[in-house]
Parts: sequence; structure tokens; C-alpha cells
Amino acid sequence: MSVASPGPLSGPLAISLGDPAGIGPELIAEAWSRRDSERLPPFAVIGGAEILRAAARSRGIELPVKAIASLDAAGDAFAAALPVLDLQDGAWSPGAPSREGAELAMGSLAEATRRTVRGEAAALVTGPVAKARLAEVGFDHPGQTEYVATACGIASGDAVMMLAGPRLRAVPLTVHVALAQVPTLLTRDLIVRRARIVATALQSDFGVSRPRLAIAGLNPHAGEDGRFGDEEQRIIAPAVALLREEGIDAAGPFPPDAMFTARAREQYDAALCMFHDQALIPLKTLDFDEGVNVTLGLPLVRTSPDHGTAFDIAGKGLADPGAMIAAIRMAGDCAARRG
Ligand SMILES: NC(=O)c1ccc[n+]([C@@H]2O[C@H](COP(=O)([O-])OP(=O)(O)OC[C@H]3O[C@@H](n4cnc5c(N)ncnc54)[C@H](O)[C@@H]3O)[C@@H](O)[C@H]2O)c1
Ligand SMILES: N[C@H](C(=O)O)[C@H](O)COP(=O)(O)O
Repeated sequence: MSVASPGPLSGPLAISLGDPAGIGPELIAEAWSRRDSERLPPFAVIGGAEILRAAARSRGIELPVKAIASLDAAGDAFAAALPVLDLQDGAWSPGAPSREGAELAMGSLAEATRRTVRGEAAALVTGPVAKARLAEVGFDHPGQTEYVATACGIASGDAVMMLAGPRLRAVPLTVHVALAQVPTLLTRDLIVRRARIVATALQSDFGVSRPRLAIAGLNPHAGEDGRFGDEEQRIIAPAVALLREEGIDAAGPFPPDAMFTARAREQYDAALCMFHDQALIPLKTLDFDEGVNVTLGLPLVRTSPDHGTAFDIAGKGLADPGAMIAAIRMAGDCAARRG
């Protein structure tokens, strides 16, 4: 596998705060405090200056914050202070999600996305939000992936979620839907359309010159010749054949239980999985503390840590900052590769 190196970045990254009652703010503060040792690109947070200061204190970090009026000012401020584009803070309490906090998270996401779409930021990093809490305040999307796609003018079906860590890249081809719906949603066209997006993004954003895609089966033993389900024969194998005709290096359908071993992972650059947990269980088992959720197929680069709001540990100094740091680093690297 040949991998191209990233070049210089065009501007700061914009980071949305995430739910203020979750671990997002403290991990953003932690990432800023490690900016030199982790060699992170400059970033600015959209809103929540007081929340960030308090979240930092909960981890024993004294966080200098620089209020900025535009993202242009972030680069100069970043070495000495965390640049924060001022929005109101509102009331918040770690571990206790509230309506007000969800509104702040939604406002921060909207503003960070808007500014990145306008080209004021080199890439977008989204802090973790709780989808159910956001829905209560009018957020009408299954997740941030679909929200950002819509803001970019892209059909949400053409925004592809990939979870990426040092040991595995995994793509759930169906995402936030009930398991019972999965067989009704899987079609040859869906697999082909999303696989094309993955192959293109692995080249443009990850520098993989000839991406190798491993396509999972849906059923035990990939259907065992139709004995345990026929989606492999009717849908998945024809999709793989079509992709290969187009010159995409796709293989499968593979028995899902054996395709994530260390030996199997050497054979591909991304695993395309039929449903959310088929992709995210191996990814989070192997790479939870370095896993990044990256949206492929957008005109902008968007990443997020693989974990959620973790309300159970917010404000206790227990949250591992690795995935947030990896999300910031990956956003910078992908944006720099696009140039
Ligand atoms: N990036 C995102 O926006 C994102 C990702 C996943 C889940 N979510 C949302 O987060 C909410 C909670 O989801 P969940 O409970 O399924 O997942 P979660 O990742 O928030 O928590 C799962 C478990 O992992 C632990 N954990 C999470 N991050 C950790 C870290 N950095 N260090 C140490 N331990 C950590 C938590 O304490 C918890 O025990 C849901 O509402 C979901 O929608 C958001
Ligand atoms: N399934 C994702 C994960 O566990 O990482 C997560 O829920 C985030 O989804 P959005 O980025 O679409 O909000």
C-alpha cells in the first residue's frame, strides 16, 4: 500500500463543542494542552469559553482562552491560548444533560459547519453529541453525518461514515437504523454507490493509491451458499462483481466473523460492513482510544472522535483524550492532502 504525505494546511480547524454535559469540552481542552507534544494543527472552538475553562479545571488544566471574532485570528492566538469564537455559554453541569446544553451543542455545530462550508476553516471536527437530546430540541437528522451533508448540499445517502483507527478502517453501509430494517435497505446499488465513495476518498484524503476494499457478508458464514440467507448471492456478490468491472479492487462477500483478524486485516484498506455494529464493534474493540469517525464524500473534511458523550464520566478526569486528538490530527492530515 503506498500512502502519500499531507502538505501544509490552509487555515485553522473549526471544532464544535459537543454536548456541554459530556466529555467533549474537557477533551478539547486536553488536546489544546497537548498541542505541541501531539503536533496538532491550529484549531478554534465555536462557543463555550466558560464551559471549556471549567472542564479544563476538572482535569487539573489551567486553560487560557482567547475570544476571537473571526477564525482568521485563530492561527496567531493558538500557541498561547485556546481560540474560542464567542457564543453564549448557558447553564451546564457535567453528567447532567439539559435542554439548554443541547441547544448550545446544536448552535455550535451549526456555526462550525457554516463557517467551514464558507471556507473559513480548513476542516470541521465535531464534538460528541447525544442524538436523543438533540432531537428534543428540533434536530431533525439521524446524526451529525447527515446534518453536515445536508449543509453541504449533498444527499445524506452520499455521505459515508467511516470509522478509522490505526488497526482498522470500517464502513457501516447502513447506519442508524433498527437491525430489523437492514435487510430491506441493502441493495446492490447502495453498496456500489457507497463503495465508490470510499475508494475515491481513500485516495484523495488518505493517500492510499490503490484502495483494497473487503466487503462483508450479512449472514453467518456469508450465507453458507444460501442456506442461512441469500443476500450474499442476490445483492452483495453482484455488487462486488460490478465494482471489480469498474476497476475497483473489491473482494467478498467475506464471512463477517473471520474478516477482522490481524491476518485478514493485512489484505484490505477498508472493510465495508452491512450494518452499524458489524463495523463499529471490531473498530471500537481494536481502536477505541484512537478511533475517528470521518465522513467521506463531502466537499469538506469532517471528523469526530469515535466515542460519544460519556455522561457517566464527564467532569471526573477519567476520559481518555486519544480519540479526540486523533480526530483533530486526521482532520488536519486529510485537509492538507486535499490541498
Ligand atoms: N461523535 C459523536 O457525536 C458520537 C459517537 C458515538 C455516540 N454518540 C452519542 O453519545 C451518546 C452516548 O453513547 P454511548 O453510551 O453509546 O457511547 P459512549 O461512547 O458515550 O460511552 C460508552 C462507554 O465508553 C466510555 N467512554 C466513552 N468515551 C470514553 C473516553 N474517551 N475515555 C474513557 N471512556 C470512555 C463511557 O464512559 C461508556 O462507559 C449517545 O446519545 C450517542 O448518540 C455520539
Ligand atoms: N455511530 C457513530 C459512532 O458511534 O461513532 C456515532 O453515533 C456518530 O454519528 P454522527 O457522526 O453521524 O453523529
